[in-house]
Amino acid sequence: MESQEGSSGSQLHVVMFPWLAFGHITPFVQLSNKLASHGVQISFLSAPVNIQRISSSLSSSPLIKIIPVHIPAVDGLPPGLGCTADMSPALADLLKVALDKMQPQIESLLIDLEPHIVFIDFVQHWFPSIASPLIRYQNFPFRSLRSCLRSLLLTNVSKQCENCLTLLLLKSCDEMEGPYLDYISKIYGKPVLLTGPLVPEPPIDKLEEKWEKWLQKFPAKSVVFCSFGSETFLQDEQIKELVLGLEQTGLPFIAVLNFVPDGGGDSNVKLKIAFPIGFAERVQDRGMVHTGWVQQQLILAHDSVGCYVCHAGLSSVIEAFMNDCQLVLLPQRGDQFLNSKLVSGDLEAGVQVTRDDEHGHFNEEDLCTSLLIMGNGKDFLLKKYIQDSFITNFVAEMKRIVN
Ligand SMILES: C[C@@H]1O[C@H](OP(=O)(O)OP(=O)(O)OC[C@H]2O[C@@H](n3ccc(=O)[nH]c3=O)[C@H](O)[C@@H]2O)[C@H](O)[C@H](O)[C@H]1O
Repeated sequence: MESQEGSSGSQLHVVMFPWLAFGHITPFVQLSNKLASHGVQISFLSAPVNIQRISSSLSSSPLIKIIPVHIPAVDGLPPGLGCTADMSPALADLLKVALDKMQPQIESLLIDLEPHIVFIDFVQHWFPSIASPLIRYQNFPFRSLRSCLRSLLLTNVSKQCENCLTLLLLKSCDEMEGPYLDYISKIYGKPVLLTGPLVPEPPIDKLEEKWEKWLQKFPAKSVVFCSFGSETFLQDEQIKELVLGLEQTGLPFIAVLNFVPDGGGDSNVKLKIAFPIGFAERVQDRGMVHTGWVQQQLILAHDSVGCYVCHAGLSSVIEAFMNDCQLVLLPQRGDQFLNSKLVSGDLEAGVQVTRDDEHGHFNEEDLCTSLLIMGNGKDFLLKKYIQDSFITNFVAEMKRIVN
């Protein structure tokens, strides 16, 4: 019998070109892994500074190649940077300017690579004009449905981009949000292709000893993990309410709290300033507070972790589903509000923290109450054969388009 790899996509060559932020890079990596396992050749473009982290999560398939791209000089953008995680929002805007200056470089790469399809992101509004003479199927902005809706409503950049696109590619499936997908296809007037929710493979690295040792002190499913993704930062007031809410539950917890990267100030000092008086001492036996990057998937996969308080970034939500963690959602911006509504409403798979209607504030009681409620209803999406069928259908659809 012919293998699935051999039969579904051996002739396709796809270029991945995500925006230089890990919230964007990660789903492109997950899609690359799944497509390569279905026989699709992948060329993955990113800045040199991101290559190490990208290669640690890309599968070792010979079909996947990472191609470093040079970040052109822009006044005010320090050389060597190439990821929003290291920058303030103002610098991230300059990185978008640098990306615009990459057009000649990308054009010559496309001439060399000769891909069938290029997946771009919301920032490369110039891409269709350079790509159209070179490849037949220019681009699909690979985004979640909610990001698409947001950009449709709020950004002109995506509007410029959207007019030149062949199709839209969404990290979603009919089972999650069929009626909304029909709606978006109608309002854009474009066909929509679906990847499914891209449930990632379990990571191959091991959890750092510091976390393992701490987590193993607690019973199964008792620890609350709390983090806000790669680029969402709480205000000091919100941090106060959050940690007081965590304290009030009496449960053990890990809270990962970061601050807007602005090149100044020590994050640990900022944390101390944000904490309520006496908090650190009161929770020292059952609370861990961390600032910086953590091995999120491995923490969520730990037996002791049972609940995840997060910003409703879609990858984080899927990772919570994978690890059978209860979800408490505290969206902060953009698509996170829509993700949160979908998960807590339509899917009934989590609880959104109640907030006041006028300003969107939450308080410690709101958080504590949400933590004590349970959610359910996501198992369907995690089944392996369902996952495979999403990608098989998607590859077949791409082949139909390019042939
Ligand atoms: C498109 C953009 O994605 C953003 O996503 P963000 O990166 O914050 O969150 P996730 O999608 O959960 O992705 C975050 C990813 O980073 C991983 N991670 C994060 C922090 C850490 O310390 N360690 C980790 O391993 C995590 O495991 C997940 O895979 C926002 O929603 C934004 O609104 C949206 O427009």
